[in-house]
Amino acid sequence: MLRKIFNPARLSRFQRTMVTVSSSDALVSTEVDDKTGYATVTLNRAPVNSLSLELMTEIVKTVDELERSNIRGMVLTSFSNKVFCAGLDIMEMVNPDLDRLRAVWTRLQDTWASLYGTSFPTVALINGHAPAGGCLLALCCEYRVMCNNFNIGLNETQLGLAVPPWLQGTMRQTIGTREAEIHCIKGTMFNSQDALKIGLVDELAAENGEAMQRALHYLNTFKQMSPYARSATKLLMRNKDIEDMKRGRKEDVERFVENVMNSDFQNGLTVYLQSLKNRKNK
Ligand SMILES: CCCCCCCC/C=C\CC(=O)SCCNC(=O)CCNC(=O)[C@H](O)C(C)(C)COP(=O)(O)OP(=O)(O)OC[C@H]1O[C@@H](n2cnc3c(N)ncnc32)[C@H](O)[C@@H]1OP(=O)(O)O
Repeated sequence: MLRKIFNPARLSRFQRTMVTVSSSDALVSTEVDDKTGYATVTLNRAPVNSLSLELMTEIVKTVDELERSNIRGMVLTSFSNKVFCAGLDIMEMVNPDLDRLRAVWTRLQDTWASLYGTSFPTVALINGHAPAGGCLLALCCEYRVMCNNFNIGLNETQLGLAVPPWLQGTMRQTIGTREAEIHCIKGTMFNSQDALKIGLVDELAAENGEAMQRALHYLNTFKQMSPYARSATKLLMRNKDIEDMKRGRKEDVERFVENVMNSDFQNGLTVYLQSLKNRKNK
């Protein structure tokens, strides 16, 4: 069963009503170009777009709204030209309240599912570093354009976290089974060139403007295509992964909670946070 089906009949209404959502202090801002029907969704949580419960809630809400407004494509990017997204907010994992920790992981699952399962085409414009959950956001998109001189990868194991099965699956789908196994286990971070070589990103760009042109070029490739056939094919390919995640989500949450509450992990996290600060002070 398809979860969502593109409804071409709703397009004419959409073409007349254009949205620029969100205020200047919003965690996520969205602009829709009324000529193309493409939305640019910008993550806006200074300093590094780390994924707090609130930011993830906003991402899910934004994607749901865009799904209802029938846009023709989306570019996901960052307000900062240095960090696309620094992954899960580490502070959410330091001596956490258990109910909030469960909510955080559940919302990360929702973020993955809603971005991965959009009916419209999606491009990640990776204009900065994208470790862990940052890489996850990029992997959910159909196409990835990355600016030069940044790093991307699933470095969770380096932090003492296990990579959940649904995220492993997205990595496998992108770079192949063998490479995904090696690099999820090692927690490899790739520079932009190596990310291109291994297929973790699709194109490189010298700077933001060029990256946006490349992102729009990808979206334009669908201009003449039946939106129904496009989205139906995408969702037929992706829905099973989403349903599998949803079936196992409770166990996944508990595995995460157990992982985070482990005293070795908590001690490691303190050291890691200190190392981030020391690096900054050098
Ligand atoms: C079944 C079990 C499941 C287990 C989990 C599975 C995992 C799946 C998904 C997600 C997990 C995660 O995402 S864990 C988070 C991983 N993220 C990182 O390791 C990134 C750490 N950050 C960096 O490497 C760098 O900050 C950067 C390269 C992203 C940017 O470097 P830059 O030099 O520009 O900035 P600073 O390092 O000075 O950082 C500024 C400021 O932000 C704080 N910071 C950075 N990252 C985070 C973060 N992820 N969460 C919270 N805060 C973060 C950093 O400490 C600085 O703070 P101060 O200014 O106060 O010092």
